[in-house]
Amino acid sequence: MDELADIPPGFRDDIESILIPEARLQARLSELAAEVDRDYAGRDLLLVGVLKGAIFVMADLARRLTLSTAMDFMAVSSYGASTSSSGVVRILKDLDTEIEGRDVLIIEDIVDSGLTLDYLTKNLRSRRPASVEILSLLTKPSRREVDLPVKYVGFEVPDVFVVGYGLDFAERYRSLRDIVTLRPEVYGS
Ligand SMILES: O=P(O)(O)OC[C@H]1O[C@H](OP(=O)(O)OP(=O)(O)O)[C@H](O)[C@@H]1O
Ligand SMILES: Nc1nc2[nH]cnc2c(=O)[nH]1
Repeated sequence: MDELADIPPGFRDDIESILIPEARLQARLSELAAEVDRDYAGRDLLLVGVLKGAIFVMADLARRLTLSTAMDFMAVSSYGASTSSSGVVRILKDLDTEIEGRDVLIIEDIVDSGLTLDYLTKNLRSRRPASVEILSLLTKPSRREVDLPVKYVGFEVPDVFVVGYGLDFAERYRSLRDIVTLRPEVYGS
């Protein structure tokens, strides 16, 4: 059977292989939602999605929770290409809500070097929340540059560039339902 048969035709020629199919992603999100439900029972939980990659994780996870949660979003950006070494992050969109005394769960698509989330957790902790934890669909442990505790992890992935389910290459491929790798030609030029 053609592994890529279910990939939308407009994308198929660019895809090398499916690393994590939709069914596995969704099954894992159900497990994570059950854990979050259990851990935060009786508490005032604010989900903070990190734009743009986290949009689908946020949407699918939040709708599986049985807890009543609040949702907010942040957008962050690097200062140019130096970010992966400097860890300097710029806030493009801040929270709309105060978080003092509240339980905050940051929702991410991927933790790579860890520098973005290291900055973000420190920034949010300075606002005196009751707690700040991280849920990330993917993590690349081999790429980590800082020690960053990620409380909830969907999948550990090897050091390959992946797209789909929110993850992009040049703002494309976010809408794919699976996590996939791209053919080398796509990166060319
Ligand atoms: O662990 P790090 O090395 O800091 O990398 C992880 C960050 O990189 C990605 O965001 P990106 O800057 O690609 O923005 P996007 O979510 O808008 O695609 C991802 O969503 C994380 O926020
Ligand atoms: N799209 C995408 N963004 C990333 N940011 C860090 N690692 C990755 C990756 O594998 N894919």
